Amino acid sequence: MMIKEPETLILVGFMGAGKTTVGQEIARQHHSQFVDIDSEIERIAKQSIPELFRSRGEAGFRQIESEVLASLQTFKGIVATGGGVVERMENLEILKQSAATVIYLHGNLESTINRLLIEGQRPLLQEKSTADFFNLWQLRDPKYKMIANFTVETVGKTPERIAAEIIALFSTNEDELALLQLRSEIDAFDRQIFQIIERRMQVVTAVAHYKAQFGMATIQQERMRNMRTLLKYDFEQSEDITDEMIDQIMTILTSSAIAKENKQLKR
Ligand SMILES: Nc1ncnc2c1ncn2[C@@H]1O[C@H](COP(=O)(O)OP(=O)(O)OP(=O)(O)O)[C@@H](O)[C@H]1O
Ligand SMILES: O=C(O)C1=C[C@@H](O)[C@@H](O)[C@H](O)C1
Ligand SMILES: [Mg+2]
Repeated sequence: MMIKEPETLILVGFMGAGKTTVGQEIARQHHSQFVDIDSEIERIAKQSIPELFRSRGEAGFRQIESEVLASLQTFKGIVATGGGVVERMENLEILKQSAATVIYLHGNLESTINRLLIEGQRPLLQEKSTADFFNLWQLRDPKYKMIANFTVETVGKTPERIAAEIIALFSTNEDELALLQLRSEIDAFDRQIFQIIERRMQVVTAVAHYKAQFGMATIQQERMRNMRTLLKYDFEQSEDITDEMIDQIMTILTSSAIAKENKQLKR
């Protein structure tokens, strides 16, 4: 059975997740109407969001945000919410009960913050530290999940591709959809694994500098053997992480690290 194409899609997610950009792109590709709650607020208040936060405070902003959300209950098309739409209980109620399909644009904190720093338009970004942001992310993530009908992974994808994936959701067989969701989770893990490997290689570079400075050997066989033994011990009870898997992955990681260290030491 096909999933019935919804008349209204509401995009939710953290600030900078791409709700406005992707929403406009879905509307363009699908020839639908588009409304951005933040832009509506600015139009009604006749002030930019940073000005509104300064003149009426966050509470004043949230009041208008709730009024705009409530006024959109009969709107048909694509709605981009603001990242803080989940801050008020009454908004959560509206979104949970809405006949519209709610889509959570999920990303990662690092790339999101980088984007917002380039833009510099979010008042909350100016007053919060990275640690505050992380806490806000942790608090909001379960709320987005609670109200969303679908979660779409955005990391490493262009807005055009995310929009196309969302449109494709509704021409997909319902059975296939569960599979699509699971695959998108696997893709997100793969991206995270490679981001961590990249960070590992950055540490390798620092180690190579150190070894060069103190004239130490690149290959330290014993250290590498010990690490494999420790990992096998950690995952002794795991059915999935076998000794063979640990050996294969560690061989790739250590050989790439040795190649990088040797290259640097030759310079
Ligand atoms: N998938 C993406 N890849 C690269 N850049 C993106 C992507 N999505 C959005 N951006 C860029 O990130 C910035 C923030 O995007 P956007 O304004 O759409 O976020 P938002 O979710 O609407 O945020 P807010 O909740 O603050 O309104 C913009 O400069 C946009 O061009
Ligand atoms: O995440 C938030 O609380 C906000 C996100 C933006 O969309 C704006 O609505 C405003 O900057 C607040
Ligand atoms: Mg926006």
